[in-house]
Amino acid sequence: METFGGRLHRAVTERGPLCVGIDPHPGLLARWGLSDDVDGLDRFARTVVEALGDRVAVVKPQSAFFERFGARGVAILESIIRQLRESGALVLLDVKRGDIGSTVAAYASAYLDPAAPLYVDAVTASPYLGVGSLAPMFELAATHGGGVFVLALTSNPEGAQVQRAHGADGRTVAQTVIDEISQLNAGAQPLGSFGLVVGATIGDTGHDLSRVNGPLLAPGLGAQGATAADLRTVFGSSLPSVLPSYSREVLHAGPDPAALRAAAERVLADCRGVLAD
Ligand SMILES: O=c1ccn([C@@H]2O[C@H](COP(=O)(O)O)[C@@H](O)[C@H]2O)c(=O)[nH]1
Repeated sequence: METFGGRLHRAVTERGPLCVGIDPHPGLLARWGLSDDVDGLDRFARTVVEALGDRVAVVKPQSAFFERFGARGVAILESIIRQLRESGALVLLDVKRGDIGSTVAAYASAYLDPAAPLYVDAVTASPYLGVGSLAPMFELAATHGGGVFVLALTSNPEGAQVQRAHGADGRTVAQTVIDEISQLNAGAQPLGSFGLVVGATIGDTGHDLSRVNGPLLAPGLGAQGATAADLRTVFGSSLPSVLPSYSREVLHAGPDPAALRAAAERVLADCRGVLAD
């Protein structure tokens, strides 16, 4: 069985280092001339999948925008996840789950068990209850070739208060998360399956990412103000592991599929220019 790290490495080699988010904000639905209801949601999500599913390495549906519509929204999420996987994109579901270990085990079965209706290639997870509490997700991911991206240094300004606080050993909370994920990925080839979320907006924080040996998802590009050039400052020598992530910057170009593809190609070219340095 190929690991998630291996599959991601291959997808990025074939399609380029880019993750595009599906975030059907009410404002975007209106901008696309769609109604703010399940029909609008369905049309929006399917347009993105049809435009980008066969060319972008990773697609990241933001679960919140589907959950907003209850069971019918989640049914659409389930359906587009299947469609995306059939079109060859890796699906990273942005759900930021975290809880005590016994509940995390249920989240793991919900997303990382191939028999689950919402089965995806990888999920985002919150380490706020301790990185160790996420162990059931790491274990199920490892069993089935899945991945987990753990929040480390998020793109929002409020994150710093918690993530950059210092623990008794002098390390920041974020560095503790980084170090624990690095251990999980030790020795993995060509890339570990356990990633971190590190915002492109955060500047040079002095955190050491050099031993992560796993993917570094970088949201915050475009709509939140970061540019591809900022990746250099944030990631330094870890640039080769960065997976840049854009949602609104690309989605604003819709609903014309050709315009969505052109926007994705433009941001990919911007990022390639930096990541190839
Ligand atoms: O630190 C984080 C973690 C996750 N996100 C999510 O990424 C997208 C960003 O959307 P944009 O439109 O590109 O700003 C969104 O789903 C967030 O929930 C993040 O922004 N920062």
